[in-house]
This record gives sequence, C-alpha cells and structure tokens, in this order.
Amino acid sequence: MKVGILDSTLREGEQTPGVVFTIEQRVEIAKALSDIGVSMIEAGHPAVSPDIYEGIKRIVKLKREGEITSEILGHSRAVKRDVEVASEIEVDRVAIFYGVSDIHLKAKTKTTREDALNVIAEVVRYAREHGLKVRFTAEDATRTDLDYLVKVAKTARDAGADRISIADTVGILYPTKTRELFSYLVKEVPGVEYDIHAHNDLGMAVANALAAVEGGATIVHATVNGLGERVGIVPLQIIAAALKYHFNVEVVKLDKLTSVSSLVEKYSGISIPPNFPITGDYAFVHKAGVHVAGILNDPRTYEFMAPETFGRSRDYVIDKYTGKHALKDRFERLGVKLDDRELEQVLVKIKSSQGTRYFRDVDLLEIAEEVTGKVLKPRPPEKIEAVVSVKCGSNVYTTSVTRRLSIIPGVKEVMEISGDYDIVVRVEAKDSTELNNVIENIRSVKGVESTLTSLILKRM
Ligand SMILES: CC(=O)SCCNC(=O)CCNC(=O)[C@H](O)C(C)(C)COP(=O)(O)OP(=O)(O)OC[C@H]1O[C@@H](n2cnc3c(N)ncnc32)[C@H](O)[C@@H]1OP(=O)(O)O
Ligand SMILES: O=C(O)CCC(=O)C(=O)O
Ligand SMILES: [Mg+2]
Repeated sequence: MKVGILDSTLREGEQTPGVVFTIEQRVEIAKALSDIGVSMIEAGHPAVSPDIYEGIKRIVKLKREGEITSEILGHSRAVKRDVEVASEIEVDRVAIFYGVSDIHLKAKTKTTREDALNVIAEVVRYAREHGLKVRFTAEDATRTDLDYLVKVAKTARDAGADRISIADTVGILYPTKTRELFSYLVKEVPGVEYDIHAHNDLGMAVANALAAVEGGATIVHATVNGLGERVGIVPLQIIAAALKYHFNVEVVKLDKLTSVSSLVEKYSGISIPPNFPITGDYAFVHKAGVHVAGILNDPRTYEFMAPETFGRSRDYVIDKYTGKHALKDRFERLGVKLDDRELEQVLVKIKSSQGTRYFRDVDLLEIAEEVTGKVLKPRPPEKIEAVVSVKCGSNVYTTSVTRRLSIIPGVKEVMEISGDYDIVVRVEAKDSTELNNVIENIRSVKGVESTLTSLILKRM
C-alpha cells in the first residue's frame, strides 16, 4: 500500500487558538518531523506574517543542506501574490486552496462556480510557471456538489497540479462515505494523486483518513497531538499506529512519536489528556484486576500493540479494582515476600478504604507492615525523586507556567505556593542524567526565572 504523511503542525496546528510558534521552534519541530520520516511538511503560509516567512525560509535552507529530507510545502490562497511569496522562498511545493462549496463561493469569495474554475486554473498555472509543484486543495470539498467537485479536480489537474487535497473542512464525513468519495474521484479524475485532510468535529478524523486510504488517497494530513482549527485534525501518533496495525505500513519511526509529542506539547502550550491514545500518560497503564492478571500472563490480552513499539512501557495502578495477581506481582517487584494469607489481608484493607485514588508503593508497604506486624525491607528504589522550587519572572502568569511545567515528562506534581518561590514541582527520574534533563526542561519553560532543586532522601 502506498501511503505517506503530510504533517501540518506548523500550518494547521498553528491555527489552534493560543498556539504561536517562534521561528526557532518552527525549525526544531520541522527537523524532528523530518527525523522521524514524515514524507511532507506543510511548513506554514508564508504570506501570513514575516516570522512565518522567515521560519519557512530557514526550513527550506535545512532542506537544501540535507538536514531535512521531507518535501517542504507552503500554503497559499488562490491569489497570485501568495504564490509569488511561496516561490520567493523556494518551497518544494505550493498548496493552493480555494473554498469550492456553494456556501464558500457565496459567503467568502463571492464568485460563481464558473468563475471559480477560471481562478483555480489561472493560479495553478501561474504557480507552475514559477517552477513550483502544485497541490490544489478543494476546501470544503465534502459539502461540495459532487459533479462540480469533479470539474474542480479536472481543472486543477489540467492546469498542472499533480496532487489534489480533498478537505473535510468542517469534519462531517464518516468512513463509508469517505471511501466511496475517494474511490469515485480516483476513477473519475485519474492522473493526479489524492490527499485526505480530515477535521475531527465529529470525532471520526482518523477513521475517515483510513477509509480515504482504502479509497485510494496516498497522503494523509496529520498534526502532532491533533492540533488544528477548532478540535483539530488527525493526530499523527494515532494515524501512524493505525496504519501500522491495519496495513502494516510504518509511515514514521513509531518509537520517536512520544518525544515529538512532548516537544509539540511544550511549544504549543496545549497538553494532551492522560487518556490520549499512544502518547498519553495512561495509554499503556492498566487498572482492573482482571486486566492486570491478563497482561501479567500475556500483555496482548489488553494491548493492541506493545508499548515498546512506541518507546513506552506498561504499568498498572493499585486501588480497589485490584486483584490478588496484581498485588502479588507488585510486592514481588518491591522485593517483599508475602504469603497468600497476608496478600489477602492487604487486599481486604485496600478494598475497604474509600476514595483512595492510588496506593503508592509506600502505602502498600505500610499496610503490609500493619498486617504482618513485621518490618519489611523493600529493594532500594529504582528511581530518584526531587523537589524543584521554581521562581517566575515578574509580570508572568503563574498558572500558564504551571500548565507548561505539568506536561514535561518526569514531572509528577506541580503546586503553586506562597513565599519566596512561586511553584513547587515533584520530579521522578531513573538516574541523575535523566533528572538533570528534566530540570533543564523546567528551566527552559518561558517565564521560569530560577530554580532550586532538593533530592528526596527518605519518605516517612
Ligand atoms: C480551512 C483552512 O484552514 S484554509 C487556511 C486558512 N489560512 C489562513 O487564513 C491563514 C491566516 N490568514 C491571514 O493571515 C489572513 O487572513 C490573510 C493574510 C491570508 C488574508 O488577510 P486579509 O487580506 O486581511 O483578508 P481577510 O483574512 O480579512 O479575508 C480573506 C480574504 O481572502 C479571500 N479569500 C479567502 N480564501 C481565499 C482563497 N482560497 N483564495 C483567494 N482568496 C481567498 C476572501 O474572499 C477575502 O477577500 P477580500 O479581502 O476581497 O474580502
Ligand atoms: O490545504 C488543505 O489541504 C486543507 C486546508 C484546510 O485546512 C481545510 O480545508 O480544513
Ligand atoms: Mg484544516
């Protein structure tokens, strides 16, 4: 199956309310996306602002120097000046969009269907004359009269576009309809390749993207963490996992998705929820006793793919949903031997405690000591813990710093406090090098003025 990813984090993703990337961040994100192997990077719409222009220019330079290998695209309205700006900075391809539904023609460009075809043909040809490869985007394609959409696609193709993006701009497709639409277009308008640009307004963007691929689309548009207008588009990490699972196609280096997701969380200021697929904190964390007993025997019982595929590891939590297999395993990991009767007694205590969200290892040891009447000696901890006190700059909104800190991997708790410091962060790391990295990440958050780190030596 031929399919690749166009990542639009730097264009569609930056259309998320509140998201603004600096030039340096744009370049770093583009480099990270190229490193994991995305086929195309939609680096922005250069005519929008001087910093986007400069960011794309630097990305194009890295492409020329061989540091970036993905094809670099610039977005453009069907306006000659926009095309000229894209051509000036020598992107590999210009992506010219035009709203083709009657709603868009009437309310935005105030054109007739016939005149719109002329505009599309003229601007696509103009871009080709400037030596650019062209993708034409039929914006709002999925609310466009089908016969007219075919005319639009033929017009763009005949004017020189070699790709056509079918945009489900307001996210109203569902999979069956998507597959039919793409199969139809591939048959009716051959000689071009198709992209799917699926918005997630009805929560079906990923499913629609897969259906489009089945119908013949060869490029799926995605953004890291699903950023984009309103509720965003296809999240890169989910579509990459789905394409691997269903079609055995590896469109990007799957084990690097978590670090790219964290990078974009950091720079966008938009954190993903813990239950977000693939890269969310809980994506491979189990809870119910039946599930944990299953995964301890064979992780495939409750995991569709191994967490290691995505550079992650599995875990489980202990609370009233826990069963004896999970508890036995947890104590064994702690290096504490309890017999079946003692384990049962610990379990009874856990089940009878109301409202406890998680039993940490220290809580479990405390209960076990109470039950057995022995002083238990757990294995030395395999991780180090530290408390980092953070001072924010003046005129900084502390809560926004708190939010940014809370998404840094390794940060377990963030508390706003009174006194000399503004925020306290609890950090866990597997060794001092990792701890150092987490502290560096904390210090690089915008608004952080200074930090003071204390290692936790003992917990009572
Ligand atoms: C579905 C999508 O996400 S498509 C991508 C959308 N991207 C953007 O909007 C990028 C950010 N936009 C901007 O910075 C600005 O809107 C600009 C620079 C593009 C244009 O700014 P302005 O000239 O001030 O116009 P404004 O944004 O208010 O209105 C849009 C104008 O573009 C026209 N237009 C809209 N889409 C298109 C198009 N695809 N092709 C040609 N013209 C278009 C509108 O008709 C309107 O024209 P008018 O000025 O003659 O009324
Ligand atoms: O250029 C594209 O492919 C899509 C444009 C867009 O963002 C949309 O229609 O939602
Ligand atoms: Mg869009």
